[in-house]
Amino acid sequence: MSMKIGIVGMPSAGKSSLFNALTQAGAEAANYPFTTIEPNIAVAPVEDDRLARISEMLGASETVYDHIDFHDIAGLVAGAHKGEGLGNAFLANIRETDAIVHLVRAHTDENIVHSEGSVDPVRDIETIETELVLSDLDQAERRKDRVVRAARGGDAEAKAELAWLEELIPALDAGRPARTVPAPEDHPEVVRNLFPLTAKPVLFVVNVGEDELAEGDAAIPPAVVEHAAAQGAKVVAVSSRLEAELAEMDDEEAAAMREELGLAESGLQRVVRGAFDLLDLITFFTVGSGKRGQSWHLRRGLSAWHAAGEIHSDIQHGFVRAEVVGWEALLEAGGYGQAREQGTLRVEGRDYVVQDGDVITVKFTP
Ligand SMILES: Nc1ncnc2c1ncn2[C@@H]1O[C@H](COP(=O)(O)OP(=O)(O)OP(=O)(O)O)[C@@H](O)[C@H]1O
Ligand SMILES: [Mg+2]
Repeated sequence: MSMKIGIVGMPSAGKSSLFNALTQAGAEAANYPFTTIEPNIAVAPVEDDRLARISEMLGASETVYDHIDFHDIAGLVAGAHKGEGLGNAFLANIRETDAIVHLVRAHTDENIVHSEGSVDPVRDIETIETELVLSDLDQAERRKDRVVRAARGGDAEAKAELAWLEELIPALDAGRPARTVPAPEDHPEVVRNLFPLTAKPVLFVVNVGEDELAEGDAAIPPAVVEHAAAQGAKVVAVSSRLEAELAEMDDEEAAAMREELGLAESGLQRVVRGAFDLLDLITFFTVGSGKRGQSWHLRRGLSAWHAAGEIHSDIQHGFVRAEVVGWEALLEAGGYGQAREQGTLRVEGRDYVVQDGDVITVKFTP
């Protein structure tokens, strides 16, 4: 299952600039195994230093990172949920994403006109949050109209969904996000009929001026930090414009530019990493000498058998056993053979619960 993230924000917040940088990062990642890319979906690699190191050590033929699909939508204005500025159609595009990146402008470049006439990040965040809540309310009311009949007919699932909607609608109406209303215990799957936007985890990305970036987290306005903290959400600072510019440069040029600005790491990767962390997934690796080194994600708590299914359905069907070693132990041992001798490489069955950083070789019968 691919990971999907929707980018939301006010008009001209810097969404498309960030999106273009993400697209470029995906296009540049060597031998990307994904060919069909829609214009509003950026396939961005989740770079992983652990994989880079074991790939190099084993002499892998190439390194292919796991990826996240970022969905760009046009800016939302107040009234978007009612279709203002085509808002509802835009929001429909991200209903089925797993999480949201909420991009907010903090830079004060006077050449960029703000639709509200001034730069006020928390006001903007609240405008977008209101639109998301109202869009969910609109969808929940429509859904309720459809479920009512089935519930009257006695359908148990419809009844559970209706009860949930009857709790959800007043909460949304009061401005509370859907995540504050738990899914029905007996039928948690009914939430998927609605895909509430305000039930998704959020990463706030603050678009700051290039000269503020070197300050790191201090570049983030305290009011935004407070707003995010109240929801248990994280915040990262980037300059969308700078990321878009860096993405156009070759690696050396980009590194020189970053150094000049006093930036240790790629802002783009901080966004990608922050988005990945929202999903509460673990990463495992497959790699061999002369073969492709690759990173994969898996829901926490799932087994080696599930991991095999991520790699290929044939490998899952023919699953015999998994040979597993932690990435660090493999690196220290210097190879699979040595890891086996040292006992850090274990043979596990299909029910083994995969751990973050596991390097897995699935043995299967074709
Ligand atoms: N950190 C920044 N500092 C200065 N200018 C920026 C910054 N980030 C983006 N911009 C500029 O702001 C303008 C709008 O950016 P962009 O098109 O990415 O916004 P958007 O959110 O996609 O807008 P829309 O909602 O219209 O799609 C562009 O000219 C871009 O170069
Ligand atoms: Mg745009």
